[in-house]
Amino acid sequence: MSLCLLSEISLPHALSYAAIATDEYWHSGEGQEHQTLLAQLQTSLDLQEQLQLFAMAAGNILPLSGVELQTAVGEFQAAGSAQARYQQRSLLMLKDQCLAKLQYCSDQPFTPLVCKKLQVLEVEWLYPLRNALIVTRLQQMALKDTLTGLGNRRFFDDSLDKAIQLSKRTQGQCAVLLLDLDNFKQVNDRFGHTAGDDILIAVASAMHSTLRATDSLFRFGGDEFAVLLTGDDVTSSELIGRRLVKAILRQHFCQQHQVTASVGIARWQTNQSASDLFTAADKALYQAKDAGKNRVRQA
Ligand SMILES: Nc1nc2c(ncn2[C@@H]2O[C@H](COP(=O)(O)OP(=O)(O)OP(=O)(O)O)[C@@H](O)[C@H]2O)c(=O)[nH]1
Repeated sequence: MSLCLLSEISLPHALSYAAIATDEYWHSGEGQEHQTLLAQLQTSLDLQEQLQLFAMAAGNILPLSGVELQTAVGEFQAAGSAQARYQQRSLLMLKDQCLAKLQYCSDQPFTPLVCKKLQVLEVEWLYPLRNALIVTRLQQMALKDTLTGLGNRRFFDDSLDKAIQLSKRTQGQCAVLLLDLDNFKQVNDRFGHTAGDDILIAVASAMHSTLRATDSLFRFGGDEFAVLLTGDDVTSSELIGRRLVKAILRQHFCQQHQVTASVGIARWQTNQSASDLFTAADKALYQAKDAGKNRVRQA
């Protein structure tokens, strides 16, 4: 069963709660507990938070060692989740749409009565879950470059701020690598925008296969890309830059159109702001261009 995407989550599919439970149920102790859960779930649009609330309520039915949620926008685990002797899987279905796959782990068996109670609890989650899925998907889309699927400038800015804060707290290190294609404009001018787009997609893919961490690669629009390096990767930033230049040089479309890449790198200095670090990388990039392109320069 595939998990539905944002475009597939449709409002007209909404079920009425009245159809799920009777008045008698709502006035019972269990029904009221479920209403409380529903009210709590409705206060959050964060999938991790909702999972946490749901896991606590499910833990009142059976002591659980873990709850995992698999959705089209990512996988989540309740805090402290661990495997256990018994597992129970469930599909969270809203009419014919599979919103998520859920897995419970417990050291106690999932009896038919426990499963039934969990199912009733799951129903409470369907609408808040659908809303959180929509919001998460929109947030993810707002941070992505639509042409290449890489993180966009906004995502880069957020990630750079976080990387600097973490480096300050942990006395760690981080570096910014800016990559700009050489002679790219002539591809657009001579062969059209589609040929230019094909090159940008191919470059993104070549960079992606060269790097280890996928989420540290960004495109700012135009022919400019960025890589955020943290931890041990920072010490080999120049090597990584050279590897990227080489990967682009070997790329078929780039060879065909004599497109190469120039790279500027700056390593974060203690107390340096995000914008100063970025400016230093940008200056290094222009030094690489001025020195004849197709090369790496470190600030
Ligand atoms: N195909 C395509 N072109 C784009 C896109 N965004 C910006 N561009 C074009 O990318 C080009 C970038 O220009 P430059 O970086 O100055 O061109 P260049 O030839 O690489 O110049 P150097 O860096 O000096 O080698 C411009 O022609 C923009 O119109 C896009 O999404 N797709």
